[in-house]
Amino acid sequence: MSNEATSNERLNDADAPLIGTVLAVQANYCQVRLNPSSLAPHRSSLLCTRRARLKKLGQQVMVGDRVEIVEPDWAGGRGAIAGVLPRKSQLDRPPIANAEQILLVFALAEPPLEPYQLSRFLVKAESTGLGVRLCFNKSDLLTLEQQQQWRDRLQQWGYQPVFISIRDGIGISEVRDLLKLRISAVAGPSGVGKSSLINALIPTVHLRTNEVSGKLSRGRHTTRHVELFTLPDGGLLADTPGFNQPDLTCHPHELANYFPEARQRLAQQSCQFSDCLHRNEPNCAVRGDWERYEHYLAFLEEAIAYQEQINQQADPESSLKLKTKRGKRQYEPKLDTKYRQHSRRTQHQALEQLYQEAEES
Ligand SMILES: Nc1nc2c(ncn2[C@@H]2O[C@H](COP(=O)(O)OP(=O)(O)OP(=O)(O)O)[C@@H](O)[C@H]2O)c(=O)[nH]1
Ligand SMILES: [Zn+2]
Repeated sequence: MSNEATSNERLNDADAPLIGTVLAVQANYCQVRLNPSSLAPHRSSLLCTRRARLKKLGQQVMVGDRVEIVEPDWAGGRGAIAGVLPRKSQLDRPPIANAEQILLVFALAEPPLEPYQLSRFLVKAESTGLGVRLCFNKSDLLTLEQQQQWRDRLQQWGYQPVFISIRDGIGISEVRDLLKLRISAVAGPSGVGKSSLINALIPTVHLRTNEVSGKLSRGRHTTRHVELFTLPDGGLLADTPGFNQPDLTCHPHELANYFPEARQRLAQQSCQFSDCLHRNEPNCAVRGDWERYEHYLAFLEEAIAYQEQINQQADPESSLKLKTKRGKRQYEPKLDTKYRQHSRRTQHQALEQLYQEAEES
């Protein structure tokens, strides 16, 4: 990250590599913010192309990447990217490197706060492995009592949301503190105030967008590219237009880990079966009367359906079985037995088999 200059970069000698952070990628150009420690006369950023060697290696350059720049043309404000430093994290949709956390923005009203939708965004955000921060905007539309109810509810879910009102200027400094010196990605449904928040955090944001000339001047409202905004007190913020309809594509067995409530239960006690999906299995530590267990079950079905689809695409042979019907041989789809709800009978059989295997081993 930009604030963590390596000892190499701190050396104030002419041979030190020129390092910067990619703020925007579009077509063949990358806008790169130079490290403040770089020897960069009168320039804070350069418009860079990628060296042919990088393309040959299939090395993708993403926003957030720390890159080495060669052949700087200070007068023209151009340069070439010769290498990409190892990434600390990588988000694929939208593509962002080195992000540390996701800031989920929801409105308490207008549009109304839907717990199921919120849950879906939270789970998707958790599945990235990055830190997850939650921010409730439009607090001006709710009474303090109503806000407290949401606070208590989210506490049960394992989150401490920051309540803000961009309209009334409440809570903005708290959000600013969360974002300091880090790369964060902002996500949330439409109309909750993400653009308003970015404008409140970075008053010069439009100015900067206008300053960028030529290839990168299309601004943040085109959803085709992700852009990192520089926060006044350090830190970078990515708008994530592609994050708005989160599909649950995680592995069914991982899903429970994306619920803090389930994580907490699993930390205290294990399920009887290591491959427990926390549905009807006996002695399950996760199943119970926690509010979002219903959400878990619904998302699980979705994750299973997705996994079965992937398995079929990856290996059509294994997901088809040869059947002979009226003398004709044909392939029919075979259901993935791994995730099917087992009938009591097959469950019983599976249990017996498990015990048998356990005894034999
Ligand atoms: N009452 C109230 N309205 C707000 C607040 N913040 C933003 N709004 C309004 O909410 C609407 C949506 O705000 P945007 O910032 O465009 O929301 P967005 O999340 O960027 O929306 P998309 O661009 O569709 O993703 C606008 O009419 C804002 O004026 C707030 O704190 N209180
Ligand atoms: Zn379980």
